[in-house]
Amino acid sequence: MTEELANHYRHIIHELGENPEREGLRDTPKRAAKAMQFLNRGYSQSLEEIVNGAVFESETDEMVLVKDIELYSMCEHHLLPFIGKCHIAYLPSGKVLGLSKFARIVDMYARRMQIQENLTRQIAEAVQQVTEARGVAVVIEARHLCMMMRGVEKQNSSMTSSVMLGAFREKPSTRQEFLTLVNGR
Ligand SMILES: Nc1nc2c(ncn2[C@@H]2O[C@H](COP(=O)(O)OP(=O)(O)OP(=O)(O)O)[C@@H](O)[C@H]2O)c(=O)[nH]1
Ligand SMILES: [Zn+2]
Repeated sequence: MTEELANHYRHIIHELGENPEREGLRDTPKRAAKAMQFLNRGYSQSLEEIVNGAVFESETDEMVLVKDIELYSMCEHHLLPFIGKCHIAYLPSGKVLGLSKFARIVDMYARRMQIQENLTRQIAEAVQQVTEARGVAVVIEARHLCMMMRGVEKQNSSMTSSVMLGAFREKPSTRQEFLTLVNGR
C-alpha cells in the first residue's frame, strides 16, 4: 500500500513540473506516502483501543477541564493542515477518564481528513460516550493553512468552533463557568 501511494506521489511530482528522479526527490514519494499515512492513521484506530479501559470510578461531580491540547489536522477540502488547540471539559457522573486519553481522542479524530466543525463534534461525542458524563464541552481554536498559504491569504485569522452537550447546553451557568475557565489564561 505504501508502494502504491508512493507511485501516485511520483506522478504528482512529475505533473507539478519536477523530476522525481533527481537526487533530492528520489526518496520523496515514499517519504510523502509514509507521512500521509501517518497523518491519516486515525482511520485505523478505534475509541475502545485508544481508551484501553482507562476509565476510573470517582465521586467527583465538579467540572474537569483539559486545556490547550495541541491539534494538527488536515482540511478535507485542500488536504492542507489546520493547526490549533483543543479544550475539553466534562461533568463526571461516577467515572473519570485517564488524562492522556483526551489527547489520544483528539489525535484519533484529527488524524483524518476533516473540517473543524465535524472534528469538534466527534471529540465531544467520543468523550460523552466513554465517560457517560452529565455534560461535555469542546472548543477548538485553529488556523487553516488553506487560508494562509493560498486562497484568501489571510495570515492572522483563526476559527473557533464549539460543541456543548448535556448540562453545558442546558445550563447557562455551567457554560459560563467553562468559558471563564477556558479564557482565563
Ligand atoms: N467551515 C469550514 N470551512 C473550511 C474548513 N477548512 C476549509 N474550509 C473552507 O472550505 C471552502 C471550500 O471552498 P471552495 O470554493 O469549494 O474552494 P476554493 O475555491 O479552494 O476556496 P477558497 O479557499 O476560497 O479559495 C473554503 O471556503 C475554505 O476556507 C473547515 O474546517 N471548516
Ligand atoms: Zn482547506
